[in-house]
Amino acid sequence: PEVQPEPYRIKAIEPLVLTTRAQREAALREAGWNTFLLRSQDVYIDFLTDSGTSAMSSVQWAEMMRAAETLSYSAAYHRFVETIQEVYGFPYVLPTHQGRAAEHVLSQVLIRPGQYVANNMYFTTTREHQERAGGIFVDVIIDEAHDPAAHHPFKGNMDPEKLRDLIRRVGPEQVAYVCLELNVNMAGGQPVSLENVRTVAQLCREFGIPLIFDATRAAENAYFIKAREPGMQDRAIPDIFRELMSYADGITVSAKKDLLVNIGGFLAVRDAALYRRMEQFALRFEGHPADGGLARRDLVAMAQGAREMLDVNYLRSRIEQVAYLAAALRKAGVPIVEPPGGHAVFIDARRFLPHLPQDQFPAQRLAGEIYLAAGVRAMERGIVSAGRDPETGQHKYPRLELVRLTIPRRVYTQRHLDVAAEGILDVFARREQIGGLRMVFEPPVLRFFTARFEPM
Ligand SMILES: Cc1ncc(COP(=O)(O)O)c(/C=N/[C@@H](Cc2ccccc2)C(=O)O)c1O
Repeated sequence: PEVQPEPYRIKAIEPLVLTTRAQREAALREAGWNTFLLRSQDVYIDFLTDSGTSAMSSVQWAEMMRAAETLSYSAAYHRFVETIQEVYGFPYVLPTHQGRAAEHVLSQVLIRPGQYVANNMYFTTTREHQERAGGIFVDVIIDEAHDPAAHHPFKGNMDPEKLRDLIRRVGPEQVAYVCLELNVNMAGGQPVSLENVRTVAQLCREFGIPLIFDATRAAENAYFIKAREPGMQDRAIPDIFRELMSYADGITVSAKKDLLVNIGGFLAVRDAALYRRMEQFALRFEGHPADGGLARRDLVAMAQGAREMLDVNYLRSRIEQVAYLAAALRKAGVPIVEPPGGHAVFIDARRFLPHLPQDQFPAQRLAGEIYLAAGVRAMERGIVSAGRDPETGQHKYPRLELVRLTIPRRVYTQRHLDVAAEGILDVFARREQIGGLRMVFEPPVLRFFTARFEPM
């Protein structure tokens, strides 16, 4: 059969508010042309983020109702830890309230000021915590990752030569750890191959450098390994996933993505002494080691989510939905990052609006225009998100000037995607008439969250 069967049906719905273009123009002006500042009820289809926006299953909701909110080492805690131990294969597990909390704990415990951290591209909060701990961020991703049109099946891969050069240049003891993100968000949700993970792990072992994964979207990465990597087609997802995890000394996870929950995160490591240091630090900042600042119901929702996230029929449905939207845009000639990622379609705003210089914020403007056209909220992932260079005070000019259409898990149907595609094609038809933006308010840190703009 041509049509892929959906592996679930709808049990509860949330009514959506339909707005007029005039209402959206007023709302966007009030939000200073920043989609992060829109009021949620003025948004028809929310593609801002896949973080914490998934639909939970009837089983997750049922488990949440049954969780007893007892303190300290509750049944929920043991259920969570045992499930993560089994699914991910790490002995020591520390819950945190979300991903950046895990990054805060790990960076503070593993980095000595002045040490280097090698990454495959950057993620805003991950880099922020590495630098706050005195670490020096280095990008060792393959060159193709910075080229939106390059058709590489594993654009998230690290370049072993770049990594080896860094280790030789600064010395192994000056590299705090290697941080490998799976399904690299800022590159377009691009996977890392198992072969590349093995190579990087071998390099780290050779020099005695810890290998840490940002495993926030590792389940979706496992699907791409099965679908794209030679020799993997007949392996079960949980089997690929366990092998993938076996190469890391530790992982940080934002559970708000793969694990299909609205809040939550965790750290998992193999070394008892490292766990103890993280636990002692977390006690002061993130809550008791038995809950990480979460309620017990959140722990059981994560445990159940960890079971559901590796179902191949769910993963196929989720990732094919992203590919469906990408195909609709590609067919009309809209420039997007290729190949499509696991959690989002990324529009190349630089090629969409080639007449705008990057410091007139093309991706920020395009995200606003998409909202005006169809009530669809997207996220700017370009010069505004990149921020300013602390030394020169000038904008950082990233090669990728993208608008991210981030698809929540198990929430939208094909009709929602068709409405979004239609709105984007409408903007595409008028692209020559679209001008730039001027930033009229700029906060000092992570400016993309609260900056305000006006049309030029
Ligand atoms: C690969 C990766 N690693 C860690 C985290 C942090 O996890 P958490 O602290 O949010 O739980 C995230 C969060 N990504 C979200 C939310 C977001 C956060 C900051 C700026 C923009 C968007 C997004 O991409 O939408 C991530 O993608």
